[in-house]
Amino acid sequence: MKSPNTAKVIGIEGYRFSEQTSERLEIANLAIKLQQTLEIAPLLQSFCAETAAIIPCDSVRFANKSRDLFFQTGEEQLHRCRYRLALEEDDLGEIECTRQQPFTIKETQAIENLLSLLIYPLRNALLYQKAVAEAHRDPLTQIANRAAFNEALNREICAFNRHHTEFSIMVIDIDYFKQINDTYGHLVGDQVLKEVATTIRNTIRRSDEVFRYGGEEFVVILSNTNIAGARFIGERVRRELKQLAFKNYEQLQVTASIGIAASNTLVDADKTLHHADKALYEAKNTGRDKVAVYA
Ligand SMILES: Nc1nc2c(ncn2[C@@H]2O[C@H](COP(=O)(O)OP(=O)(O)OP(=O)(O)O)[C@@H](O)[C@H]2O)c(=O)[nH]1
Repeated sequence: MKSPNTAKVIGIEGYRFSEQTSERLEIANLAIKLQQTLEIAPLLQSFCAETAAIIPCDSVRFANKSRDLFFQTGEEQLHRCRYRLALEEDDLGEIECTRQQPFTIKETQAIENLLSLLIYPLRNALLYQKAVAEAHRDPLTQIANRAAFNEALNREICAFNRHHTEFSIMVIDIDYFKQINDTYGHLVGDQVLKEVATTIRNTIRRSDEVFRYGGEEFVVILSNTNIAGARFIGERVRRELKQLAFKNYEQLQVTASIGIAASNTLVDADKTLHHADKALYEAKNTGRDKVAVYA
């Protein structure tokens, strides 16, 4: 097994390593804590809190802009020391400690010792986070997939059961999609799916998420939305999809049928998806290019 010192030398730019540290015990504890999680938030929380406890700091901040990660403990002050963390080609982010008094060389060396403990656990956590995100994303449309939907729906049902937070579900199914594939080919079919996903995402609220549920079927969970609000949004989605135009395929027109249901205090919230599906069948069976509401 590699000693942590190897990681220090590879991992930190502009880094000068000192074998001397007066906080060996805290450092050993921190090393153990950092090995215990693959979740980014608890990992960085432990690191920021322990660093501030070992080396008197007013704030410790971590940022990784490309991954949209940001953590901070305490309030920023004038004097700061900042490190960019990198492992081989991988940019892991930046750590900055601040306080009212300047840092001594001994203290910056101690911070560097702590950072060397963070490098590998942080890289592992970032890899894990990427793998989890990919497992929840549809590779074609880049929107969330069915696994992500199941988790989001469970969260919504729990919130409804606990606090009666109303929600609606909208199931959107492209009409005659098989014909689109047969007439224009699968690559154009794939392009249609991507455009439909983007259009739905751009039409709903930013706080609502669209999922690719299956082949040409999409689902949206509308939090805090009653049936009237959901119908309004459903109509808007239907109209926007109908207006989609495809370069080089002027004849290609896309329409979708939409089924909507709202959670109901008198009925098990688990049934909301099933009800939206029933409404979708009604929209399909009564002409398509329609919004139908489960009543
Ligand atoms: N291009 C492409 N086609 C897909 C994908 N996933 C599913 N499909 C196709 O989607 C089509 C769905 O066809 P059907 O279930 O018959 O539905 P439909 O033709 O849309 O008819 P209605 O829903 O009744 O209006 C099938 O031909 C599938 O092969 C995909 O990722 N890309």
